[in-house]
Amino acid sequence: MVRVGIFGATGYTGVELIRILSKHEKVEIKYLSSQSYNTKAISDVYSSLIGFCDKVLEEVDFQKGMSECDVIFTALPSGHASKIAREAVKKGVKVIDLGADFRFDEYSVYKEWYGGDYENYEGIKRVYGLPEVYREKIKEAQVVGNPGCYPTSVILGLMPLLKNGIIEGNVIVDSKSGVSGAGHNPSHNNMYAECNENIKAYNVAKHRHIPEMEQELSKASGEKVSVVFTPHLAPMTRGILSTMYCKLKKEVNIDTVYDIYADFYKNEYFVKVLKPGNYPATKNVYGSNFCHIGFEVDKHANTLIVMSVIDNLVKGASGQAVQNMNIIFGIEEKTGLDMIAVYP
Ligand SMILES: NC(=O)C1=CN([C@@H]2O[C@H](COP(=O)(O)OP(=O)(O)OC[C@H]3O[C@@H](n4cnc5c(N)ncnc54)[C@H](OP(=O)(O)O)[C@@H]3O)[C@@H](O)[C@H]2O)C=CC1
Ligand SMILES: CC(=O)N[C@@H](CCC(=O)OP(=O)(O)O)C(=O)O
Repeated sequence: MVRVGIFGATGYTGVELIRILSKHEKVEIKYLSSQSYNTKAISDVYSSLIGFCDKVLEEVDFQKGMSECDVIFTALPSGHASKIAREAVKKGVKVIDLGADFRFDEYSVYKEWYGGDYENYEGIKRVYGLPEVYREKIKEAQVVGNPGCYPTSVILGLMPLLKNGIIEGNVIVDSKSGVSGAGHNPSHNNMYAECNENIKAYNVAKHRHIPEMEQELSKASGEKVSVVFTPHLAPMTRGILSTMYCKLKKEVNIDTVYDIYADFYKNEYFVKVLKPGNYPATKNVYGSNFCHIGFEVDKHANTLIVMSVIDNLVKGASGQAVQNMNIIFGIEEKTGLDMIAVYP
């Protein structure tokens, strides 16, 4: 059994990790941290877990977590995981960070967009945790930077096109996210009266996921890719729909596009390519680790429109983190994750 610890167990991604891991046949949950609710059982905070995980929350103690576990998930605000990763690696403990600390190739980019001091991680095997792209490297990883939720939907949506060189290097991305993307801490923007029956853009052209998308899309393309990004808060709990507008280098028909996607993802269980004419919807992936991708060719504007959906808390965070854990520990990748979406 793989012994796991979760730092930030009471956050939305933390509790989603527990939902998945408490039904995972190869895992034992050893340690759960909370700075606000410690000494309570997690199932006293989230009743959905009663009988599945009644473990008592402990105060945040990285030494204790590391000494009891083979892998720790850091489901904390960005900036915490980088402080403990070197020591974890020394102890042979794997780190899967759901925040942004390990997503960037260049520390200066992290610093510019997220702020704060940064440890030097030279010499540590640190991998961007998108299994569909980096599976082989993840097998050897000591530390995984689990991708951001919007970047997961966008990178999976665009990767086949950039690898095949059929679009130009500037893309326009319009994304909508459910409110759970903002975590469980209340804020003015996330209040019911602000979100219900409302949809609003935020952080237009300055969201922190822009450099992450550009980093990975540029590597896929071999050339600099620029992303114009407008995220929106949508009146739903979970889900991300990203719509991407891409200028075609030459005319292509929709069946060719379908063949490119179907071939690129033919061995990827968690990515489903929809047949031409079918468009993805967040409800079709709700509560699951799947990404659905659909597209349309706008001949008039020589533009390919790609639509990609994920559940932000599953493929966009905790499900993907468990997928990475399975890969690292040589466990069948679907284990604990083979869930059909909740529909309707
Ligand atoms: N929500 C989403 O859809 C996604 C989130 N992420 C990233 O995952 C991480 C967690 O996000 P999410 O679960 O939504 O966030 P939440 O705000 O819901 O939870 C954060 C958790 O961290 C704990 N915490 C907060 N500050 C500290 C601190 N200083 N020291 C120790 N513990 C602390 C909080 O609770 P307590 O007070 O009980 O300790 C809580 O358990 C973030 O980095 C986020 O950006 C990534 C992809 C998607
Ligand atoms: C709806 C909503 O607020 N979503 C969050 C996405 C959280 C996330 O994935 O951010 P990190 O890169 O810090 O992990 C946001 O836009 O900030």
